[in-house]
Parts: sequence; C-alpha cells; structure tokens
Amino acid sequence: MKKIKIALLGIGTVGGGVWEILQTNKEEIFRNSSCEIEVAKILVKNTDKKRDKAIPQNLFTSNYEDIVKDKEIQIIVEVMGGIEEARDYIVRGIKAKKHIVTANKALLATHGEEIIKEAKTAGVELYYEASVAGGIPIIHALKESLAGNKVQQIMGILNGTTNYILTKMTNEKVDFDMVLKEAQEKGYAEADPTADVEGYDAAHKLTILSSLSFGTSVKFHEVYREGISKITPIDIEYAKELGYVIKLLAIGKGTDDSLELRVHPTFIPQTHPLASVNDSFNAVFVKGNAVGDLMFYGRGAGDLPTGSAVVGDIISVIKDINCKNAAAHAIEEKSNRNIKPMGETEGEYYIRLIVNDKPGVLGTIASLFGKNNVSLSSVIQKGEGVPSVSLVFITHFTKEADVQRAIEEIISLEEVAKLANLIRVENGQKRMGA
Ligand SMILES: NC(=O)C1=CN([C@@H]2O[C@H](COP(=O)(O)OP(=O)(O)OC[C@H]3O[C@@H](n4cnc5c(N)ncnc54)[C@H](OP(=O)(O)O)[C@@H]3O)[C@@H](O)[C@H]2O)C=CC1
Ligand SMILES: N[C@@H](CC=O)C(=O)O
Ligand code: NA
Repeated sequence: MKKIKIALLGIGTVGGGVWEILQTNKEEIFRNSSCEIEVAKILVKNTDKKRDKAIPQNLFTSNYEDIVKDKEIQIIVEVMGGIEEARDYIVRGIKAKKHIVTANKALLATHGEEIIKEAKTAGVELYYEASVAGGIPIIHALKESLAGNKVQQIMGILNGTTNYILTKMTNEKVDFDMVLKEAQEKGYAEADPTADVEGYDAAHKLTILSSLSFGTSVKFHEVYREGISKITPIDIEYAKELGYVIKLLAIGKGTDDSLELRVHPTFIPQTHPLASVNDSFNAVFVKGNAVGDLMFYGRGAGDLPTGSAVVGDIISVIKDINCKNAAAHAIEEKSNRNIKPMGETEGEYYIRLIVNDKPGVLGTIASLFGKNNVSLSSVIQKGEGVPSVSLVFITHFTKEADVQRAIEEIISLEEVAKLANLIRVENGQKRMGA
C-alpha cells in the first residue's frame, strides 16, 4: 500500500478535526486517494500541553526544522494561524519542495500572491479550501466546476460569528453588546472579537474569493470594510417593517472594466435566499454568465467541517502528485480592471436620522437629498409628540458619493441631531422606478 507522510503545523480546533477525520475515515480516504496518509510530525507551541486526543507524544515537536528537513514528509498542512511565522514556515516548506495545504485566510489575503509565486517556481501544489467558508467547497467550485464561467457577482455570508450575533439580535431584539458577551461566554466568539465583528475576517475571505472569481490579484486593502458593531435593534426593526433583514455581506461585482469589492452590513429582501441563512451558518451566492445563480450553504467553521476541507485538499495534492496536474491560481494574476472607489459604487440606502420634530424639517431634508441627486423611495417618521424623532429613508438607486454628500449637508442642519445609521440595501436588481 502506498503511504504518504504529512506534517501538521498546529493541532488546535482545525488540526484536531483533521486528525480525527484521518483516523475515522481511513477507508474512504484510501478509496479516494489510493494512499494511506500518515501524520509523521505535529508542530505545536507547547509540546507538554495536555491534549484531549490520543496522539502519540513522539509526533509532537516545537522545532520546525524537524519537519522542513525531513525528506520523507511530502505535504505540510498549516493550521496554526497567524501571519508572519506561518508565512516563513510555508515559504521554507515550499523551497524544500513540500506541497502545502493551508486554512489561513489572513495569511493568503495579505501574502497570497508571494506564496503562490513561490509554489509555482518550486513546482509544488498549494491548496486552501478551508480558508474561505470552512467546509463549503467554494474554492474548488470556482477553480474547477465553474471555470467555464465569467463570474459576474459573488455575495456571501462568510463570517459565522457575526451571522450568529445578527440572528440573535433579530430574533430576540437584544443589543449587540449583550449578544457579543453571551457569544464569548459560550465560546462562539473569540476573546478579541475585532477580526470578526469589524469585518476583517470576511474581508480576508472576500479578497481570496474575488481573486479567484474575477481572475485577478485583489489586495486586501482594496476591499471596503465595515463591521456590525453599530447595528442596533431599532435598525433591525425598521428593516423588518420595510421587508428586509440585515446581514453582514461580502460582495464582489465584476464588469468588463471594473470591480466592486465591499464588506458591510446590508439590507436584503426577506425573500432573498441569503436572508434565511441564520445562526453561525455561512453561504455564498454566485452568479455566473453561463450557470446563472447558485448558492452554497453550510458550516464555515468548527473542527470537523473545516477539517473536511483540509482533508479534501490533502487528497487533491496526493492526486496531483500522482498525475502531475498543476493547479491554476488567480491570486497572482495582474488586474486589467479598476477597483471602483466606494464613492462610485451604486445602490439603494437605508438612512436613519434623529431630528428635532419642528415644522418643515422633513421638507428641508428631502430638498437636500434632491439637490444631491438622491431620490427617495420610502420615508417613515416615528416618535410623534416627543422633541426627537427618528426619520427613516430608503433611497432609490443612487451613487454612494451623492448619498455621502447629501448626508454631510443634512447633518450640519441645526434641526438634525445625528445620523443614527446608514446601511446599504441589496435588492439584487434595480427596482421599478429606481
Ligand atoms: N477555527 C475554525 O473554525 C477555523 C479556523 N480557520 C483557520 O485555521 C487556522 C487555525 O485555527 P484554529 O485551529 O482555530 O487555531 P487554534 O488556536 O485552535 O490552534 C492553533 C494551533 O497551532 C499551534 N500554534 C500556534 N502558533 C504556533 C507557533 N507559532 N508555532 C507552533 N505552533 C503554533 C498551537 O499550538 P499549542 O497547541 O501548543 O497552543 C495550536 O495547536 C487559522 O488560520 C484560522 O484562521 C479557518 C476556518 C475555520
Ligand atoms: N471566526 C470565523 C471562523 C473561521 O473562519 C467565523 O466566525 O466565521
Ligand atoms: Na471552503
């Protein structure tokens, strides 16, 4: 029986899932790869740590040299996280002619281009299915099954933590801070939740997805990013009243000459397929010019779902080694499309203002929207009889820069106390009259 030796860099949540799948699904893995996979070494920070899996102690090392210098190890599986150390280990592994599987979205979003170049130069394989939407096979789908399409749009719920928080806020009408605290206590959200709640994690994933979808090298800093920490139960209630739900969406849209890349809270119609993706689930909606609309749904995190993607990648490497099939990558391709500045993007907008309820205030605000080419489709006023009221507007299809200019002028009015929120609306298409 042919045996292939691999090393794991890390055996935390994801590494533990990989270990478990390799033990439990030996038969299936052999059937699909014609190989027996042996974990020859595991890199950890602390070799003395008590582990809840029965792993032979002699596999552990805290010295990367034990792995990179071992000629029998053919595949390095990086599931340790972090950026600079992971980059160094991966590049050194590639130079030592080892194939790489990684789950590290932060690394790929920041150094993907360099790593892919190194892998190509060395003639080794690099797979990263687990880096976007965990167990959902979206990378494979874009690289293989959808390779004959011009991808026009990708729209995803790519972060489980924020989707869990927004779902709870929607169902239980509770504040962001309260749900976050509870999610941290239950271990759903990290102690430092910034990467998730401020949209960095989703933006890392969108960087990788849009590079593949649009065949161009997208840089992380080119993705517009806004998190969910400013969303309140009031906005969620207005969304409901207007027929929407609020989701943190990662959106990539491509035309022949430009790309739009953004992560932000979004109003989506209650009837949109992404509206019913709840709790910590992920989903990716893809529109291809041949295939039409597709939706991928599943678990974007967790030991076994993410481990499933990693083990699938290990098997792909084994197949490639055996049939010498070079993988195609787009992260390194140079763009011939401009990334649209946020001001040039177009859409509909939900705008909530707190104003002093004086005669004429609505007219003044409406005329400032009009003066800046922003046409309004709905207006709601709540809080009659009190000095401050909420004024809620949904605009027609309009340019972001026009909306921002109108808001700047509106909030400088004496009668306007503040802009309580601005949330972009995705209707999928321009509506009648927009
Ligand atoms: N958790 C998830 O559901 C998902 C995670 N990912 C990605 O997978 C990667 C791993 O995440 P996760 O499993 O959650 O991480 P964990 O923190 O659970 O585990 C990290 C593991 O790597 C080891 N490690 C960390 N840093 C070093 C280092 N500098 N040198 C040696 N060993 C190190 C740790 O060692 P020790 O055990 O000694 O502490 C631990 O075993 C990340 O890139 C993450 O973004 C992707 C999709 C989903
Ligand atoms: N923190 C991420 C998990 C892995 O990608 C999430 O909440 O989705
Ligand atoms: Na995936």
